Amino acid sequence: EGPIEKDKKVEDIPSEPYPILSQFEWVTLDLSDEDDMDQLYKLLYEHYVEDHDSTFRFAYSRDFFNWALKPPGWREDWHVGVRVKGTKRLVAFISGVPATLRVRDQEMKAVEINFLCVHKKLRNKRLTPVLIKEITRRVNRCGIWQALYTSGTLLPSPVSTCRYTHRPLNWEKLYDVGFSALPEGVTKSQMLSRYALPSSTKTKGLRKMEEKDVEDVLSLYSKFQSRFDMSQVFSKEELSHWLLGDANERSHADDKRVVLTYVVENDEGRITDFVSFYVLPFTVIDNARHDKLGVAYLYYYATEEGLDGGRFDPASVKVVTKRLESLISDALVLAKNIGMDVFNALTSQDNVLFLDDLKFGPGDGFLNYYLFNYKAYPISGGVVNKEYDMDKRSGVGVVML
Ligand SMILES: Cc1c(C(=O)c2nccn2C)oc2cccc(OCCCNCc3cccnc3)c12
Repeated sequence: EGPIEKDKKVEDIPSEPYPILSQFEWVTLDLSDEDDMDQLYKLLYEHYVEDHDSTFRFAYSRDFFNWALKPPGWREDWHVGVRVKGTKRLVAFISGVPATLRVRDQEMKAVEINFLCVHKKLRNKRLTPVLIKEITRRVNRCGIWQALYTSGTLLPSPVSTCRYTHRPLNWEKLYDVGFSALPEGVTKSQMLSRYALPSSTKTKGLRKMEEKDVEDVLSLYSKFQSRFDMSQVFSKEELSHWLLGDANERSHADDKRVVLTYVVENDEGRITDFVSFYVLPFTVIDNARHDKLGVAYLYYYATEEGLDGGRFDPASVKVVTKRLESLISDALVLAKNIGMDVFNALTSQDNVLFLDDLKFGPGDGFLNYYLFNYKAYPISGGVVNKEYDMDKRSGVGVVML
């Protein structure tokens, strides 16, 4: 395992932008500029990833972009746009944010690549390889040689593949928009009662995470994540950004936030667990009754149960499963209470321990993880044919937005 191209030097990397078709020009977006943010928002709102039968399209908000694209150490020149020379219209985008990755026992400075988008009318102009070459050049110029990215489509050699799973919160609406179906011989009221949830959480000591919890949560996160083959290493500042959001985000009411994190504080005032989820709605395309779908995505979580001196103790799988079921079940309640219609999770992390019991159903999508310029043996994505069992847990700890 290790870098494929070794010993590349910054001085060998061209200082000039990668050549691009003459009608286009490179543009570095300044997301603190309202017009640039509007152009990015509109491009992705109309042209970003849809599901295979074009029923839904991601509806990233400006707040989401500020959170996802401006973590500690972010660089403006990694917010790469392509615009038409004449009209100055933004027609393509790709982004990178800094991340420290651990792949098995190797830690590396890397970037996470996301939000690759090309205008629908320019899909056959081979712009994607050019976007990838240009962001690679800009990242290499900073002395960074590895990258992590995901894709719903299959490209050469994923390091891991996880499956989409969904837990209905508002089954009726999912049925109305055609996402959920009514199984043969089952009534709507039976489906509603199957997915009914309590109106309040049940885990003792559960409360919102605050800045003062960052050190305890980071310590718990790091111990919990050490069991995975691929994990993101966080500084205190990075953990605070990803779990509490940026300053602007913290001033928002719960139903206006992009990320929510809760901790469990025990009787001695210690943090023994935490759970987080991020909010990313879908535009419902061409539906008479609904134009938005509220979607929460399971993000990072950890429990100290089963952490025998920081290492995972396999004999404790039952108590860990019970603990996680209680924690994630509360996340479902919290997501429903801020208006989410469905709670999404992958088969990554230790999710397969609780997906079935919490009534997550397998989706028809898969998320492939790719490492750029790093050869790694395959990592389990937790995708199993039969019911989930312990030794089929995934080795993927990192969650990509
Ligand atoms: C996307 C997504 C969906 C849906 O498409 C969906 N849910 C309800 C209705 N729909 C159509 O379901 C998931 C379950 C787990 C993780 C997921 O995504 C994980 C993060 C995805 N990152 C962005 C991305 C999107 C598409 C392809 N690659 C990356 C998803």
